[in-house]
Formats: sequence, C-alpha cells, structure tokens
Amino acid sequence: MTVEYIRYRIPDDTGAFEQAYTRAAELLARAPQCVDYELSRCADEPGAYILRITWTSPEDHLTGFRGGDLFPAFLAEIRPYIAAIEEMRHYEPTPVRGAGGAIPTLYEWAGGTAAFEQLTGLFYAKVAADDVIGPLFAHMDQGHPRFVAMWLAEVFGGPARYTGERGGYPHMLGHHRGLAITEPQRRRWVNLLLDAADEAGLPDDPEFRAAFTGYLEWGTRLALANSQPGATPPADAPVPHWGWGVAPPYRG
Ligand code: HEM
Repeated sequence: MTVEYIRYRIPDDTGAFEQAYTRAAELLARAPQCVDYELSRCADEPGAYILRITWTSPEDHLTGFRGGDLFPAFLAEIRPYIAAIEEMRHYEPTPVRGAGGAIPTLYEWAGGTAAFEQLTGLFYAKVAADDVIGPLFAHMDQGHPRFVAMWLAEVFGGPARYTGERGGYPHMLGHHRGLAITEPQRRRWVNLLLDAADEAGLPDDPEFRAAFTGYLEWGTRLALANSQPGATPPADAPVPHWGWGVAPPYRG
C-alpha cells in the first residue's frame, strides 16, 4: 500500500478543476490498482487542493495504472492542471494511525465491561442447559464467562485485558483446537448469544446489532474452521478489532 499526495494551487476557475476531477475520479474508481481517493479543498486559501490516492503499491501505480487502458482518459482530464502541481509524491503509511473519539466504540455503546459480563453470564447459563452445545462446555473453567466477556470487550474496542491477562489470541485458539465444532453447534452458539443479548438489554438499534452480529458470524465461522482436525490456523495473531462497518451509530 502506498499513499500518493498531490498538492495543487489552482489560480482561477476552481469549479472547472473540481469538475475535471469528478470525471477523472470515475476512472480511479474503475482502476484495480486504486484503493481509494479523496480531493480536499483548503478552507483558508481558495485554490489550494490536496488529492490523496491510496494505491496497492508504487509499482501498481507507476506501471499498472499509468501503463493501463484507463490512464489516457484520466490524463486527458487532468492535463490542464499539471502545471499547477506543487508536490506529487508517494508516502508509506506508518503504524501511527487510528480513529479518534468522535464515534463511540461498540464496547462503549454496549455499556462497557459490566454489559459484556452480564451478557456472558446469561449466555453460559443457557449453554449449560442446551442439548446441542451444552456437552462441549461440560468441563469449562469457572471463570469462562468472565474470560469470554474480556475477549468480546477487547474485540469491540474496550481494554486489551484478554491480551494482557489471559494470553490473547493463541490462548483462545488453543481452547477451540480439535473441538470439531459442527454447523448446528455453531448456529446454536450464535442463537443463544443473541437471545442472551436481548435478555441482557444490549442496545437493539439496527446499527449496533448489525455490527455485533457481523462479528458473531465471522468469529464463529473461524472457530468452527479452526476447530477441525488438521486445521492450520495462524499460531499467533492480535485479538481482532471490530468496528461499526458501513453503518456508524444513528444519533437521530
Ligand atoms: C465469536 C465466536 C467465539 C468466541 C469469541 C469465542 C471465544 C472463546 C474464548 C475467548 C475462549 C477461551 C476462554 C478462556 O480464556 O478460558 C473460548 C473457549 C471455548 N470455546 Fe469459544 N468462542 C467462540 C465460538 C465458539 C463456538 C461456536 C463454540 C462451540 C460451539 C465454542 C466453544 C468453546 C469451548 C468448548 C471452549 C472451551 C471452554 C472450557 O472448557 O473452558 N466457541 N471461546
């Protein structure tokens, strides 16, 4: 991944410039080498623009896109503005990145640690009485509901306690290895957890539940796959982080 920044200073007719880029953007949108793009206009200085384009790699940009079928039409749109370019360079992303506090995490939206502990307490009571998955958990550790609450809290943006105190992803993986979870068992796990979410009074707005259920689908399908005899999942990885996805919280 590489990020190209192009800074322009457009002396006049910024409207024509933006229209040209609106047309050029249609070609970026079709380019398999282009991850995303954004044109920003300076709030303080009319005519100053920054275009950010994320490319899959510098070679894909310079050889793939520039040497490809879409480039002539792209160039035709932006050619009149080449002389107005002040900087055009590739930048490598650094690990310094992340979301700010403007959007609450799913962990905060759910109600924090207490909400996840209530959820897993109710869930494992149901599990214990369930004929399809109950037997899998017959010998589970007393602390299991609290440990899974820690895992879920960390996944949804809460404190990294499962990583810090419980051994992180490798420890969780070790518990699933060899269980040979079946699809009916996976589905029962999801159904009981969703029942417990209703009982625990977790937020039931569409955006939260879509994101929450999305993780459960993803996580249980991985748990099933990794639990099969002969599975070769990565031995180490960070605890995954799950966000709102395409639908951020609805605030009216
Ligand atoms: C999103 C899906 C899932 C998550 C987040 C999850 C999470 C976890 C975690 C964190 C542990 C280890 C707890 C500890 O530190 O002691 C664990 C253990 C376990 N999980 Fe899962 N799990 C998922 C899906 C499933 C499914 C679908 C099944 C089976 C139907 C399952 C069965 C088990 C069992 C049997 C254990 C060991 C329990 C014990 O004996 O202590 N898990 N799970």
